[in-house]
Amino acid sequence: MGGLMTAPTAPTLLYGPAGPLAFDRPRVMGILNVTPDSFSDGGAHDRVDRAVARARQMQDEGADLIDVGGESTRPGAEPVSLAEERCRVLPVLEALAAEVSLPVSVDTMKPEIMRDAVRAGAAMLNDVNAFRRPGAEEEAVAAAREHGVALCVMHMQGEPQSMQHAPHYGDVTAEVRAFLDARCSALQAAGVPPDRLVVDPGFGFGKTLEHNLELFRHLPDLVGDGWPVLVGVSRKSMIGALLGQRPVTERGSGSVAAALLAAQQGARILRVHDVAATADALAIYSALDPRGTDGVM
Ligand SMILES: Nc1nc2ncc(COP(=O)(O)OP(=O)(O)O)nc2c(=O)[nH]1
Repeated sequence: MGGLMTAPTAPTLLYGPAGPLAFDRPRVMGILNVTPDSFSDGGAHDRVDRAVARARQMQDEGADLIDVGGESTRPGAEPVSLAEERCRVLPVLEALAAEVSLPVSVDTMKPEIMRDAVRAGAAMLNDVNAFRRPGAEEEAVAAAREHGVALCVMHMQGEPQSMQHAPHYGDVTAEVRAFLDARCSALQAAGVPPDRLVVDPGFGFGKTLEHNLELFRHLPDLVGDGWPVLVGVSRKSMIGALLGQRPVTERGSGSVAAALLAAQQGARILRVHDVAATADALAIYSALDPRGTDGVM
């Protein structure tokens, strides 16, 4: 599927406080939502002290990096103002820089927050909107070129408020791959080195259950395009649906199973709430799977 530009030949590295983190094997991204309304953990870590405690806990549980988000992007979520998101995220980033040695990713669509995040030492910018908002691409390019920040480019059809109203694709896998390839090519054409890019099919972002399942089954195709793939299915409705409409509080085991399967299919970053269980599952996989952690089906 390669676009105008080529995917990296060397593994993308994350330049964190403790040195480079290579996406050469499955890595655990611990979710740290500093929001009052995230779909599964809203309000749990919306104070700086609670957020730092959770980040420390995830570090102890085996997280390789932390993803800090100040705006819920669940289906139907209302947008958060720049001032509010800044107020939620910045103090946490500053505290994490002093208290946690893991690389920090910041989950935002706003260019102003991206700039603040880079100043606060973020190692990755994670944009569910693939840096398409006005000013976001410029911030992302500057972050990658001048500070070595990695960029996670995710596919979303529509906007969080309405993306689940009537998602429709001719061929979801082909369309998602083409979108990601086009965005990665555009970012590279703007000056982003290929080894600064990570891609994400965006499970649950403008997709029906059938679309999510189709995408998941075709992960090896996306992996084959050459960029490290981030998978975020943790506690999402697709997990609940596959478990007979299991409530969000009872989707941990199913989420770990899905993360393990994604790793087996070549995903390199697993974005999860249940860090300890996921890290354990990946450790067992790495030790026992004959294909090892390079196991791509
Ligand atoms: N790259 C990436 N970023 C993401 N950010 C948020 C969510 C939604 O999950 P969560 O953060 O747990 O919920 P909320 O958006 O309600 O805070 N999912 C992804 C994802 O799948 N991939």
